[in-house]
Amino acid sequence: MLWHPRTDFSAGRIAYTVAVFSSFISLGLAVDVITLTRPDDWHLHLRDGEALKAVVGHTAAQMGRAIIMPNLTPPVTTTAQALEYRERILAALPEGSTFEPLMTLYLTDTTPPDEIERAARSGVIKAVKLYPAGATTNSDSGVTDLAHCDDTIAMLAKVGMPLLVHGEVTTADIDIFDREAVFIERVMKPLLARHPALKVVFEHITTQQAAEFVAQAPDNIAATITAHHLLFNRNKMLVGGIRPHYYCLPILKREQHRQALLKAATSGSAKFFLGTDSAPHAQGDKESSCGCAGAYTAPAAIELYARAFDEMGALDKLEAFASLNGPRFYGLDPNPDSITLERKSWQLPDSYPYANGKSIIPLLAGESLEWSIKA
Ligand SMILES: NC(=O)N[C@@H](CC(=O)O)C(=O)O
Ligand SMILES: [Zn+2]
Ligand SMILES: [Zn+2]
Repeated sequence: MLWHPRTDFSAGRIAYTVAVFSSFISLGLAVDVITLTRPDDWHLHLRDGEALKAVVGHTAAQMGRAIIMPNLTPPVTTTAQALEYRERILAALPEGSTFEPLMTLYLTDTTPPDEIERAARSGVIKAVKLYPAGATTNSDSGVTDLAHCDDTIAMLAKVGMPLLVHGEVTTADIDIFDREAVFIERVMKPLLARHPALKVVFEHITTQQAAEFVAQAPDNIAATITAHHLLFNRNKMLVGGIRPHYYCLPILKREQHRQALLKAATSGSAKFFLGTDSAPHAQGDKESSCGCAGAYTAPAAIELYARAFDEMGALDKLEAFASLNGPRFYGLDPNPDSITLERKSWQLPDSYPYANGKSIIPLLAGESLEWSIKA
């Protein structure tokens, strides 16, 4: 990562700099421009059809690659379906884009082991996704009991393909704020005991328990962290009115958990990497008496992560988290090019056009962000 320190700061800037870059102020330097290897998004929902066309350009404008979630209706359960979906994504990209979709399969109770071999041979399917049945958006076809999938998971371990896990239990007796922590004990630990060599990404972790579990686990266990879980606790969603655009799954947690996620993301551990979980839903489906789960963060993804790392005075850790740790876990090279971020304010639009004449509201719509991508 290249650092571009500035020395001509104003009095107001000095106060801010002291707070955020205490280690740099002794040198009289503040970081206002950073260049990093182009990032990738290791957890992304692109949907299909008109919605796909509306959203894919936002990710392609900043990310080199993305792991594409398979929770379409119906879900992407076979290699053939994933290859067709990949073609639709490539066709929806803006002219000249080199963005590369990395495909996934949706694990069901009946996914056969030979489907995993086919997926591995395809070269473009990089992972398999576990949704516990009923855990989240379009998870009705998800796994009801992992015991049904033992041979298929053994095949994943054999071919070295990661299992991506939405880590929440779904039983009605477990409180929504506890579902991730209980999942670790009831599902994750037994799964890893049965398949110790399996590569697992604990997706969109939201709790101190998950952060600590992954940090102390062997190297075949990693985690993605979203920008919104690094930036917000549950007060943002519930204090002063209910704010549906902050409702996502796993749900935002207490400040203690946000702090644990920030610590993990900026720790320098290669186990944690960027996964936005940008999950588009039309405005009316979010602003509703029964609103959908998902935050649309793709239009300002890296800018939101920069805000979070800046909050920790850890911008020097952003490149590993955003651009290096993910490819390393997946056995891929980092992207060959770079992006430059500058401390320059811009305003997110109030909305973007979505499918069927509807609109989509990005997280922090109409608000100012302090980091922008240099053209
Ligand atoms: N994160 C969400 O709140 N929603 C995702 C599903 C998911 O990742 O769990 C979606 O597809 O809308
Ligand atoms: Zn999920
Ligand atoms: Zn997701």
